[in-house]
Amino acid sequence: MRIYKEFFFEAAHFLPSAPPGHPNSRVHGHSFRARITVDGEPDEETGIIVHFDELEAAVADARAALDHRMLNDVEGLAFPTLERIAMWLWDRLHNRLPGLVEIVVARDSCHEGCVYNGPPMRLAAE
Ligand SMILES: Nc1nc2c(c(=O)[nH]1)N=C([C@H](O)[C@H](O)COP(=O)(O)OP(=O)(O)OP(=O)(O)O)CN2
Ligand SMILES: [Zn+2]
Repeated sequence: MRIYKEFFFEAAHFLPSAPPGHPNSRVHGHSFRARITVDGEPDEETGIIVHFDELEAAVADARAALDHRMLNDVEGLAFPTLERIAMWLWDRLHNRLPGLVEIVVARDSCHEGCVYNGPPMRLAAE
């Protein structure tokens, strides 16, 4: 069973990989939506997988680090694509949220987003 929490943030960025003169190379802003999904079984007594207060606290720190920021200036986000933002959120949240299975980062106004299920599993060294 899975539960999720969504949060929203507004931020500016540019894409350093865009060719000079391309609109993506200039500073511009987006409204972003992020969804954090945790997998688990509800506790026998409480009926809860993870209390939403715990999810709320975990995402509040991440949101504060992104909201109304220049994303290129955030440590680890020099190339602030949806893909990199999803990976950044994973790095920040996975130790704090056991059972984290999916992070979605979307720009709904553009009908586009990224779904990230964490880094590929590493095979044990033989
Ligand atoms: N695979 C990816 N491709 C692109 C990304 C990305 O994160 N991953 N990002 C961009 C730029 O951020 C670009 O600004 C997005 O542009 P676009 O889809 O054209 O949307 P608008 O800037 O027009 O958005 P509005 O908020 O509706 O003005 C490009 N490619
Ligand atoms: Zn953009």
